[in-house]
Amino acid sequence: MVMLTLRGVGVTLGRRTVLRDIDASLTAGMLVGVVGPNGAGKSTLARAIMALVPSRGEIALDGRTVSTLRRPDLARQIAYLPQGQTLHWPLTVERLVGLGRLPHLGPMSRLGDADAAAIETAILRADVADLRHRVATQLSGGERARVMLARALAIEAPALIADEPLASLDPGHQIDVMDLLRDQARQGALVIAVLHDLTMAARYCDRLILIDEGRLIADGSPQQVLTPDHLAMVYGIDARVDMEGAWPSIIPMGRRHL
Ligand SMILES: Nc1ncnc2c1ncn2[C@@H]1O[C@H](COP(=O)(O)OP(=O)(O)OP(=O)(O)O)[C@@H](O)[C@H]1O
Repeated sequence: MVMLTLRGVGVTLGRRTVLRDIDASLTAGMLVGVVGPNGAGKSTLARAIMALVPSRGEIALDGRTVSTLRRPDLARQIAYLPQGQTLHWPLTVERLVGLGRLPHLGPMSRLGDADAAAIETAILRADVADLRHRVATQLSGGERARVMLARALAIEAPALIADEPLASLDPGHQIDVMDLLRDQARQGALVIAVLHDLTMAARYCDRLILIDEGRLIADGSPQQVLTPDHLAMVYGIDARVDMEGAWPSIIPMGRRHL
């Protein structure tokens, strides 16, 4: 059971302090949404967890500081789906998804039966079976996003960080992807998703972390985090929060003029 602990995490990029004093304890089985306005520091947090940017404080996975892990070890533990990846090589979808198995392979070893099974499962779960023989560089934005998700799933890591996995997806595929992320969590993974769609975040996530200007503003259930006061404070909007059963729907009403 994977556990990710952040204690007093800060990141400075160039001269800018982009994250400061972030504390959180995230455990297996949770779908955690990271929300907040553009430039808040959400992607930087994801990159800090993946030890892709230097950070202060402590980021530990099962008690081991992430920056001390060998990169393939970290890559096997946390599948990372970065925001808006560009593809450079004209690989088929199947081969691209297969790259997700690289952290499991030794320097000279080839894909085995277990790898083939993981690739097939990932292709089916991300609903890209009909694209498997297509050249990945020729896909639409939404198709590519699902293929990249399949590659992340093929890693079969106990944790997944997806940075804006809904970007460029139509409403049907947005629901499919959120269902899939929630299933991953229900099957025991820790899933962290950076999201801009607050209603989707509220509907699917067990817990939300709201970040603004690099600071953690709120951490709790969607009902605790997505309050009109928080939305006014961080997004500068007046928003209605309607409850449909247990789920809040967030309806932005307009800019708040202070
Ligand atoms: N290399 C860098 N040098 C200086 N500042 C940077 C660098 N990279 C990012 N930043 C700044 O850090 C801040 C946080 O960026 P980040 O990408 O984490 O935001 P975000 O919350 O993911 O935003 P968005 O929702 O727009 O994707 C932004 O103000 C950004 O301009």
